[in-house]
Amino acid sequence: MAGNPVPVPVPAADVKILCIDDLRIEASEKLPVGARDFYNSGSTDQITIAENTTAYAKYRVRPRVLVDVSKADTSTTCFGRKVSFPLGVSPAGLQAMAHPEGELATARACARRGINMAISSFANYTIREIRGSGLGVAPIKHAIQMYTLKDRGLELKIIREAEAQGCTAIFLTADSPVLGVRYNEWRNDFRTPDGLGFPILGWDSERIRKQSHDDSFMTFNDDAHNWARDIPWLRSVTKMEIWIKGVLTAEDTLKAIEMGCDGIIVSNHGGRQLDGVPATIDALPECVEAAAGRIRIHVDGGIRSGTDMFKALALGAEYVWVGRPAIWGLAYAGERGVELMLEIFYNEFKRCMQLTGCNSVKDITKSCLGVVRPDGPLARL
Ligand SMILES: Cc1cc2nc3c(=O)[nH]c(=O)nc-3n(C[C@H](O)[C@H](O)[C@H](O)COP(=O)(O)O)c2cc1C
Ligand SMILES: CCCCC(=O)C(=O)O
Repeated sequence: MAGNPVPVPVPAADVKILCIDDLRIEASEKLPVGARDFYNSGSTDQITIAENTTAYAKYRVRPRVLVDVSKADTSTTCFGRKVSFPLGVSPAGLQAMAHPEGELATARACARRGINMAISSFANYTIREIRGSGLGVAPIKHAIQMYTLKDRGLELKIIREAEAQGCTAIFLTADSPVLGVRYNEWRNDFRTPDGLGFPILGWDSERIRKQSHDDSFMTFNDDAHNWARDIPWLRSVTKMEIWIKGVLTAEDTLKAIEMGCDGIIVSNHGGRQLDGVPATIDALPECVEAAAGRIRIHVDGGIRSGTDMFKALALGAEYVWVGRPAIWGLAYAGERGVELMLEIFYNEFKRCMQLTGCNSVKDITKSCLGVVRPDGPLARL
């Protein structure tokens, strides 16, 4: 065979992973049942989690043809930083259960791909460790996700640490006065695995494992949280941007504007909180309309392809986030798996832009979409 070109070796494992669903399947096979169900499930009847993904299918893309897209540019800005494309990794806790390097690996993969990441207050590493891991690769902006805590001293301590480490924004998760009804956690008696702590909250493994996830959440989470008490307080103690995560209505969009928040994330917590709330892509239009450009709007939930990203942007989101895909990437192959996940989204998004004649993210507007109505022609938005 001398003289024949040497074939480029393709890692056998990656050949199978062509899309995010492939990653979900591979990751789910690798994870123990308790961890898999904790990550993959939604609440109660799983209606919202399912709709988060399927709701995208009713939209159709209206492409413009014969456009020179040879220089299509997927970049945009998020938190004042240029990002390679409009996707970030949502704050999802307990990433070291998927891979020992957990959030450290996610931060590195995000930095390498040139996008932002939100750090869950339930991360298995400290803010310093996670920031350091990403910054060691490239500049990256982080948001720190927070719940309203019974212990204000601890809440302030987390804010000060986030500031000291250079986080840009707080994502205040507003949809979780209590956790949703999660049968999987109860059936499996889900406990955080031995050895994993929540260092941002100051909890070690031994303490966490004494309680169910539900009980430990309520030990510190304050279900008395409210706009009037918590937002002015946050404003008075920090200069970080304040984003409300978990908005699903026009009313709460207006409230966030009234309270002077910097942005909202239209989110239903990946269908893990109240089952029966709308898919985020269905809640987005009313929030965008109510906002009328007065507040920044991001969205997460059920985004599984570059075309889903495109649809969310066309409906008015500035930037989108994904939760489970990062966890599946971690479970599949650690940092390399998260990189693969980001690569899939990037390639699909870029191709979708090119195939619709969009040369920049700003070109993605409502006119790019239509909606399928039964027995009728495509209806324009
Ligand atoms: C395992 C897991 C843990 C999560 N932990 C948090 C958290 O600590 N704080 C939070 O605000 N949201 C949390 N979320 C919700 C995500 O931030 C995000 O809203 C959701 O995952 C987006 O939906 P997707 O997974 O369909 O992309 C978590 C989600 C998952 C799947
Ligand atoms: C480890 C995850 C923290 C709580 C949470 O937000 C969730 O379970 O969805």
